[in-house]
Amino acid sequence: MASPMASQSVSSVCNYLGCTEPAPLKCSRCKQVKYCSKDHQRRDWKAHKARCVVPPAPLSSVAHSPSLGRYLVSARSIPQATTVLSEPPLIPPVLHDREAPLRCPYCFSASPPHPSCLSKVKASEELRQDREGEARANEALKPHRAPPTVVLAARVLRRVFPPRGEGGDSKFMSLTSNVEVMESSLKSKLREMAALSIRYYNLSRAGPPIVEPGLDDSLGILARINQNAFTIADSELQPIGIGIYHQAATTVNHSCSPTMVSSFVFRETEPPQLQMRTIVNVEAGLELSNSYIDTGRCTVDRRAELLSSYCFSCSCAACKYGARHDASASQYAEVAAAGLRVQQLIDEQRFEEAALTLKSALPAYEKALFAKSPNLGIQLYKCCKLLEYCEKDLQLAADCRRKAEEILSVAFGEDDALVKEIKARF
Ligand SMILES: C[S@@+](CC[C@H](N)C(=O)[O-])C[C@H]1O[C@@H](n2cnc3c(N)ncnc32)[C@H](O)[C@@H]1O
Repeated sequence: MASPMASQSVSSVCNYLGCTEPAPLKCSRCKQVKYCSKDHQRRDWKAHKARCVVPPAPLSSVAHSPSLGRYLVSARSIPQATTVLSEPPLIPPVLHDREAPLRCPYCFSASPPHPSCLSKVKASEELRQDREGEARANEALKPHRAPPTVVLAARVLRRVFPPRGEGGDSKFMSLTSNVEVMESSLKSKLREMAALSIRYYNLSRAGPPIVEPGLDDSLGILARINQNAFTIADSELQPIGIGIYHQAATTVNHSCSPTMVSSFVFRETEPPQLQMRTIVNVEAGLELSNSYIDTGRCTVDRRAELLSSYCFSCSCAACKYGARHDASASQYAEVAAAGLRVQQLIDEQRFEEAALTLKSALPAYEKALFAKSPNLGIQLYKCCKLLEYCEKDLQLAADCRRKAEEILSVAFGEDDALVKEIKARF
């Protein structure tokens, strides 16, 4: 018997034609329709089976341990190059000052504010208030400029004060802060920024605050930003802003040998979206992690940075067992120095020297960075472009292009603009 009900949404009444009885039974396959009795379920099957689709099992779930807090695990085996997480920012992210005039402050794309973005900002009362208030505060602070972290903290303060209980603000407050175990030098640096955030917040308000935030409130926010904010980078990994992404911040732990990498998706009229993709095949039950820091350094240096900047002692497998695979300190220093030198040579338009410098640093990059590191992909592509431009070593240029495509299509996905550019270069 045909059921005319087109809707597959879970309704609380029986799905069988004409029946309005309460429905305690659910279709065990699609879990989308309900029935009052086995009899009505049987009678409806002929109509329902065409639309009965088993929903895909979730890729991941959140687990908890006393030492790590919340962490993300794969709910089934996940192949390499799968997007596990994709989310918009919790609070409008902030552009770094030096890039601000070149980028749209709403969607972050590399062009002036788009009329379509501005109309979207106007349509959102909260964002309009952010923008107007920040223009007032920036004017009052001239010739100084507040750092992006302070601007972001003030955006959080505007949403958290006065405390409103459940809502976007309590989501922010559910982020970990590590303030109790913070080193005193980091704490005093954050305390200074917390004081500046309150000043910026007060300058950016139209009227006096209903509840004045205290220094400890502001410090709690700065500590959460320090612990959880993502540096938003463009597809060439140049930092362009700072943002809070709630799901990633509350579930994805650090590993020095990560199973995922993060990147940002820029679309006009939308703030930058964070995506995390697997860079290896991940078996069911294994942790899904990403790296909070540059992984190229030796174990001792990475652990020291995680402790001083993020206030935790890293318990990842690479720290426990991987020290013998470390790049030497001199290899890492070579990579760091080569990166700066190549950029300087490019800025001076000395492309041939830049090509040779990068070419000779490639083995050190390959040793210091993990196999699917986006940074490695970017350096390989840069080397390809420089060699082709100088018409030198074209076989090596082709190899670099191929390797860059392999790495970046896993890390960023086939839809990424840079990946498309690399493919088109073939
Ligand atoms: C961005 S949060 C990640 C989610 C966090 N586990 C939670 O429950 O909210 C970062 C915090 O998680 C913990 N954490 C992350 N990675 C870790 C690791 N490799 N070893 C030890 N603790 C880690 C630290 O407490 C760190 O401050």
